[in-house]
Amino acid sequence: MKRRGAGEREKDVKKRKLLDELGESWLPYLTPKDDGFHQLWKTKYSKLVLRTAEKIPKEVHEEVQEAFLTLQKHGCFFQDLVRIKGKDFVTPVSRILIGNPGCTYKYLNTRLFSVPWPVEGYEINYSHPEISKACKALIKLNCYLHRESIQALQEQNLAETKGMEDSPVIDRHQDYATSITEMGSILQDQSPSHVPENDHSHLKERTSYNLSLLNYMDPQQMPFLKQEPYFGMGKMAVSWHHDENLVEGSTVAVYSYSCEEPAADILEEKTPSGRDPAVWHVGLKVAWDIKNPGLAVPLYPGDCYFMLDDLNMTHQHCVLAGLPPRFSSTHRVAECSQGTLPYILDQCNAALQNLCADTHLSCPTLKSLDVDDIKRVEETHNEVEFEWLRQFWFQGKRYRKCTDWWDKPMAALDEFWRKLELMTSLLLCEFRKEEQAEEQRNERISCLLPILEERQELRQDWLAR
Ligand SMILES: O=C(O)CCC(=O)C(=O)O
Ligand SMILES: [Fe+2]
Repeated sequence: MKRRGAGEREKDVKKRKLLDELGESWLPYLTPKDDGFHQLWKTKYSKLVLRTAEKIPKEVHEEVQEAFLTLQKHGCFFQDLVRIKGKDFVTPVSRILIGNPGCTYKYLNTRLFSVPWPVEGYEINYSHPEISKACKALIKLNCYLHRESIQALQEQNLAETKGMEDSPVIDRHQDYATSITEMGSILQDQSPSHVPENDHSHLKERTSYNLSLLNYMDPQQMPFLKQEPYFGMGKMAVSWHHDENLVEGSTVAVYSYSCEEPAADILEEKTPSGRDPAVWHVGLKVAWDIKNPGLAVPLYPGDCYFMLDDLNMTHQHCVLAGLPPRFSSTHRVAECSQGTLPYILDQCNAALQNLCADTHLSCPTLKSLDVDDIKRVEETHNEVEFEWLRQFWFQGKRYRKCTDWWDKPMAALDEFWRKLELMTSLLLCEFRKEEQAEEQRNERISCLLPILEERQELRQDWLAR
């Protein structure tokens, strides 16, 4: 876990400056009731695409909505204790991460571990057949949104033309339950080191969602929601943010399900301007800007929206609460070069190569005391402890609600960690020996010291949490 950096302080200053410039007044924002709403959308927010519920197959709605209710019924949604600017906060929305087996997603210093959706080649035990069905519905939604995203990018000419001539036309009538086999091949090709050969694969890569973060919130149970601070848009379920840890320029696709069709705008007279507080909205603003009005787009049950291309980088978004409870499934291409189970297992295996634990010898020894080897091993030690084990156990046993999938890998990582602890103690023993040349010993110690200091600090942080 990184501590607060210069980047965050700089953001604070910018935010302060923006609020100061604003003074007592609010910035303008538009909703569909306002003249110029569509013009503003077309000019400043064109990479936000809305697919209203009636354009989406009935089958998708039925399966996905049932999946949401199942996960809710089985108590699979959890509020996260996230860390912002060195302070802990409980998120008002409850979440669950579902995605490719072994994938994790880190947001606000919290690493979530995905409940695997069914992908060919993986054996997954779900705690209940209904949960299995729900995960299947979500991977099907994922395939559907993947195809819809490609289409939306192509319609907007964001699919770049180079290399597109021979790209297959997306069949709109293809059964939405695209075989999960297709996902399997995507999964094998997840590593970001696969640099795309042409723009079609680039297009695919930026829409091949490897996970979805599902959100749930019932505003009636959450009396203390924050007010939107810049535009006066009302209560927020999720504050302004950019989605973190995504592949650059990748799309985010969201299925939104507020559980009741809102009554005709009964509050209209009371709120002649501004958004209807009974209806859920997604809010958008240009990042660090006060010239352009914000946008509040109402979301009715079953609507989907897409943040195409670099929209997530150039703009910020928030979720404005309505009255009914609401679910959403937010499909993302997580940048997980350091966030998959195979990655961390590889790191650990590589580190353990430096341990000589020959059973014939009475006690284990270290093969190399080379500074590069020391550094690699001790950094892996920190990584597995703070990015994986503590993150996992800090979240309690929530993952067992859905599946035992993480049990074995976590036990394996735990075993690795024990050996890494042994390796650190062997290293310290070596340093106590007199036989090393002074200079060499100093070099090794100064390589180890900062890593051990970081370990100590992080242990204190986690203990305090
Ligand atoms: O629920 C939504 O519509 C989006 C939620 C969101 O922005 C997020 O989870 O990052
Ligand atoms: Fe978001």
